[in-house]
Amino acid sequence: MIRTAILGASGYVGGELLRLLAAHPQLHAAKLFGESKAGRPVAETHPHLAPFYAGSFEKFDEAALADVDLILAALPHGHSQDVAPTILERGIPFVDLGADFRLNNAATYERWYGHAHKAPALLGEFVYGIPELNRAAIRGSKAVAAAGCYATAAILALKPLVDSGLVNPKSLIVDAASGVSGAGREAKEATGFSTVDGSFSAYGLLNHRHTAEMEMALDATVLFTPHLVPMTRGILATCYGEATGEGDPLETLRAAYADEPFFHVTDASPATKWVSGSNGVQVTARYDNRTGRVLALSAIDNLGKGAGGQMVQCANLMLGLEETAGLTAIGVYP
Ligand SMILES: NC(=O)C1=CN([C@@H]2O[C@H](COP(=O)(O)OP(=O)(O)OC[C@H]3O[C@@H](n4cnc5c(N)ncnc54)[C@H](OP(=O)(O)O)[C@@H]3O)[C@@H](O)[C@H]2O)C=CC1
Ligand SMILES: CC(=O)N[C@@H](CCC(=O)OP(=O)(O)O)C(=O)O
Repeated sequence: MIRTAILGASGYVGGELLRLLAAHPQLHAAKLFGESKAGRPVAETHPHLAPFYAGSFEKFDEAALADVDLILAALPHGHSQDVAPTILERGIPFVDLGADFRLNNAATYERWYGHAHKAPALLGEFVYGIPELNRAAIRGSKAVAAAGCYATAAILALKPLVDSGLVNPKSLIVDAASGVSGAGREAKEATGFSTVDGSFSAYGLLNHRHTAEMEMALDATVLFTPHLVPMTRGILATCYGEATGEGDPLETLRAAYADEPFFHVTDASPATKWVSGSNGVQVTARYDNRTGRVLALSAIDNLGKGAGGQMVQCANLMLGLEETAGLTAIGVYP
């Protein structure tokens, strides 16, 4: 059993991690840290997990990491910068889902997050956590910064097309829509029922921070607009770029992802419901002769491949486990 500590276990991603670990053959959720919910029963916050977790959340304490083999962190932005130095010093394998260590330089971080990074020297220690891009590096790493949810969806739709020269990397446009669980569990006016029900809106115009991740991973210029959809889970990314090559983008995706365990390259236009509750990614692409553009779409579950599933996939690689361990559940449909 691999004793796993979860930081942010009382959040939405924390709940997804606990759900996945309850069915994982090796990873055991040994330490469940919360903040305001420390001392409260797990079942009170995650009622669906009541049969699997009898205990309560604990307040984070570095001393509690003494006998831990793996740390999964799903904390609000900024907090990982405080705990990462200790974790890295102790050499405990660490998968962080916050944005703190995703970007590879401090100036880019400051540009998109609006404040200076507190541990810039550690940025180079983290591998960007998308296994389909960085599998070998993740395998050999002790610290992984799992990618943002929108960034994961867009990068996976576009990367093979950019790499094969089918799309001009300076011309990318990404419109992606997320379910409200992407904003976390704290009740907020912007994601409350009365605000989102029956409505569809864009936000973060020209300045959403996942733009930086997309540009870093694709070595591209991206105009990204996120949208909020009145549903709980899921992200659909619709991506466009100027066509520059001769090949068929759909066949290019098929070839790139033929051996990927979580991918399905589809002729159809994918829907978020096809991957809900799973670590799956469904992608498609078209060349539009009329406009000279390539169109690519991807659907993921923001809490699955966009968060907890991706973290577990990275952890499996880091620990030399089967990459798909604990992640083979099929999504829920309809
Ligand atoms: N939701 C999603 O789909 C995705 C989220 N992410 C990122 O993952 C992280 C977690 O997201 P999510 O689970 O949605 O967020 P939630 O708001 O649902 O959960 C936040 C968690 O962090 C804990 N926390 C809050 N403040 C502190 C603090 N000061 N010190 C320690 N712990 C604290 C909370 O504890 P408590 O409740 O006990 O106070 C809770 O467990 C964020 O960085 C988010 O951006 C990334 C990809 C997708
Ligand atoms: C719907 C919604 O609000 N989504 C979040 C995505 C957050 C996320 O998952 O990414 P980070 O870890 O980079 O914060 C947002 O746009 O801020």
